[in-house]
Amino acid sequence: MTSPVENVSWKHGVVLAALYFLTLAFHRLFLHPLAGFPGPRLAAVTRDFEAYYDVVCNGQYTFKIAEMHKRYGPIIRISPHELYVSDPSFYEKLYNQDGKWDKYDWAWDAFGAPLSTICTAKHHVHKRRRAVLNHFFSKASVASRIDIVQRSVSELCRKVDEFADSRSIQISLGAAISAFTRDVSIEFAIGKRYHILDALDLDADEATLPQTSGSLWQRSKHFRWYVSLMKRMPSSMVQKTGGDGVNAFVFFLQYYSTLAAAPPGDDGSGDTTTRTIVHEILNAQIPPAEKSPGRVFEEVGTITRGGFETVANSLRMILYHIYADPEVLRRLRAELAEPRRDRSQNDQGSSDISLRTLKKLLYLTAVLMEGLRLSPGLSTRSQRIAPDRDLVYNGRVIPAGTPVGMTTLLMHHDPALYPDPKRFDPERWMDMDVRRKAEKTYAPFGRGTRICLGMHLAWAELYLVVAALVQRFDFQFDPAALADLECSSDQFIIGTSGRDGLKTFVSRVPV
Ligand code: HEM
Repeated sequence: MTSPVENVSWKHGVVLAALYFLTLAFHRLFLHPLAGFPGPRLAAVTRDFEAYYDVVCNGQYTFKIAEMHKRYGPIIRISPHELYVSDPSFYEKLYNQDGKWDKYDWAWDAFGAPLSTICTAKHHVHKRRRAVLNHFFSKASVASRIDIVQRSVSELCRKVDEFADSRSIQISLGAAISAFTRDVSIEFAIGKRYHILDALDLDADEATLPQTSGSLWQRSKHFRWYVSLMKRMPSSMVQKTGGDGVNAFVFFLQYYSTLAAAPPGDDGSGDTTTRTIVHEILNAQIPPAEKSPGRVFEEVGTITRGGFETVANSLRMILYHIYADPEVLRRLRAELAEPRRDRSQNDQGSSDISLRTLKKLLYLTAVLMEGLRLSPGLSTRSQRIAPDRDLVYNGRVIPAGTPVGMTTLLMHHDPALYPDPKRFDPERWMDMDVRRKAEKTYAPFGRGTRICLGMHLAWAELYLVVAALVQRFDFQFDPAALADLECSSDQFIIGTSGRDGLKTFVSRVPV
């Protein structure tokens, strides 16, 4: 007697699979709780729609979403389970401190660091992890450790100065900025100086901008096995394919994963004075599982990296625009000359202006804000989930548990908020009333419970680097460089062409 299984041919398999997919499609299109929301039918049926724009077209879904809104309206279904809103008036409601807000684990698990604060999806777990680090990254803590940033700014100026007044060799300022942000971020978080800037060959012919791991993230979002495969790859293989920056990164990750196993307070170096995020975690009153080597490893890796290309992209954009417009440069120099004059009249020695004073300079602040508007760190949507309550947009009920996203980059380029949005115009921020009003829809560091942990450090870097370079150097950027600095693909952070957009001859500003 033949068993029923033997009677099943491959044709039955195909029919069964087709039935399964048809039923799934029918359910998603007509019976799913999001079925009533507008959007492309294919996006409602399968995530492969997004995968096509992410993987095949290299990070184009952000721009595709912008296009879809023109056709389908302010709220759309962009995948079977996810909604997207393009109305700035909803931003405050979606990104705030009140109530529970989860992140979308589908998007964040793709980084392969589920134990890190940034990738933690659940509200209450995130709250506990974040509380351990808040003080370390507070405004007061950054102010008390500002020497870390100042030292790296001096190194940057020294490096730039090596190229000054050369008529034949250009510096790759873009690559120098990346190395600077790496040095600062790593030293601030884990107290180690790797001198990435010092080691870098900044001859413009050699240097290119370091590319991030955004394409890995795009792939692992859609192919869940991809991230595990990468994690299993021996670091020697990673190092073979990576440059100096990647090698330094792999090295310190390895170093700190060993260190994380050491007793609290012991970093193995005999140095008991340096505070690091590792100390913060190991000494915190939290369950032992929260201090595991794996968790510390993921926390160190994600936090330090959070301060790499986010700050660097914004800095490059700001510097380009300052030097592209002689009037912006003139006004900045005039404003920076005031506190310098005061310092020399008071005979306080160094002509470096303190961070506190720089923050009070209206025009400089407007320039930085405008740069952060154009290059706000992330180019992807950041979804929020209200796990325990429905949300309401324009009278439409969004069921509890639905991931809803908005993209700051797109909001910052909305012509209704910022006329002629691609134009760099610091004047937008010179009126204090306008600044206050814009706070509802201007959010380079995000908002709410997940607002950027490193924002005070980032502001300090922006103020100190721009003030130092503008006072000391003249650069001649190629106007075509702007295209290399603008977002051309969603790499989670702003994805640019990767070409070094800021190759330039340098000259010293006459004293
Ligand atoms: C111009 C520079 C920067 C920009 C524009 C920026 C932007 C952002 C944004 C928009 C978020 C929120 C993500 C979300 O909503 O899910 C974020 C989160 C975060 N950022 Fe930054 N960032 C910058 C610099 C830094 C620096 C210097 C560090 C650390 C050294 C850092 C570490 C983090 C961390 C750890 C989070 C996660 C916070 C949490 O989930 O609680 N960022 N950043």
